[in-house]
Amino acid sequence: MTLETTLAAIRPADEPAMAAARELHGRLTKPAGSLGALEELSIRLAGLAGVCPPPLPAPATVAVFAGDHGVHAQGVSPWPQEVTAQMVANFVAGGAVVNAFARQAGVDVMVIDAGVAIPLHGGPNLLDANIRRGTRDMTVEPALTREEALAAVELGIAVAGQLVAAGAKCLLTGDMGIANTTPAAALTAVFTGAEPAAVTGRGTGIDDAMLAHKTEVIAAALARHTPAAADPIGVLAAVGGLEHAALAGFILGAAAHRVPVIVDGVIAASAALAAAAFAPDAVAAMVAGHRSAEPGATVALAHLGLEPLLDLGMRLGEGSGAVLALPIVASAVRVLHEVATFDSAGVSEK
Ligand SMILES: O=C(O)c1ccc[n+]([C@@H]2O[C@H](COP(=O)([O-])O)[C@@H](O)[C@H]2O)c1
Ligand SMILES: Cc1cc2nc[nH]c2cc1C
Repeated sequence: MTLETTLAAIRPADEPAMAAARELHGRLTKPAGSLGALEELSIRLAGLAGVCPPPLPAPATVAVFAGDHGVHAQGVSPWPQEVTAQMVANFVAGGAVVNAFARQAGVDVMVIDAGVAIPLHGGPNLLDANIRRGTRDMTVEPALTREEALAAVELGIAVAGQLVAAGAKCLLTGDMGIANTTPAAALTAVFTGAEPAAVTGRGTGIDDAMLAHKTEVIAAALARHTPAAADPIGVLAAVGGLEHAALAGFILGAAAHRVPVIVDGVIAASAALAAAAFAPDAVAAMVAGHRSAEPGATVALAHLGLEPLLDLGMRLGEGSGAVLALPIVASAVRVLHEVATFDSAGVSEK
């Protein structure tokens, strides 16, 4: 599917299915509202699927999109750029945190080279879809051409489509890219209107001086390009990253197929803002897995109107927080499938 056909396929949540889920919740053997946020989540997922109860979110795949960043040259990350490629090899070998969490949760891991600077060795779960060996330095020129940004968005759409065609009932976002919290902050500033200082964080761990410098780098890039939120391809091209653009497409693809997509941390949240800028109704497919410690994540989720399921102080990326949230999503849906009603179980009502 192209971006255009994907956007045309995205529809609002189905109100009758949501009403049916709300009504069913009122008849299940529990005090009304006692499952808190899980009730609203299950109602939203019924609206997405257009049926009550909605499908259980299994099988599920976390797609880890990897890319490198020209802005790394500005000294915005304490880590060398080659760690991106090295961690991709670690994902493929099954040795990263996301792999351990995925085995625990029964989630498949797929790794996509969207824009890693160093050529990678293949593996059964590695898709070589490299669009460019890292973005350009956004402080000097646009990070991507519009064509490259569109190609990355359509890569994400294709990956979502492929996974859904293979039977996935839930998609999870993952990312890997040294320096990618810098474009994430820039995207979040553009799409929410927040000041760079409000959305720039310490990423993998930087001191106060480096944080101040990183904030200035982002402000300078925004001043140079003045990207317009109404032109999401232009924004992704000016100050985005290949994994950010691909994640935006991945989220749009999930929404077009009416499959839930669990959004991981600050990189995914910035991509979710881009997806919502393309298609506001795509928010119906999004589940915020967790609240990343990175400040931009909270700003982005608030803008999207999403309440994260977990708040564990995590800031790893890789899809780790999304994978942790999957069993909660599954439990929320399972309630609508399996819990007895007051009537069927012979339990007295108040
Ligand atoms: O998911 C998050 O919220 C998150 C927060 C901070 C860092 N990360 C990960 O750390 C890397 C980017 O950090 P940095 O400091 O190099 O910009 C990248 O690989 C991300 O997956 C991820
Ligand atoms: C080691 C390491 C692992 C990561 N996973 C996601 N981002 C990362 C960044 C670093 C530096």
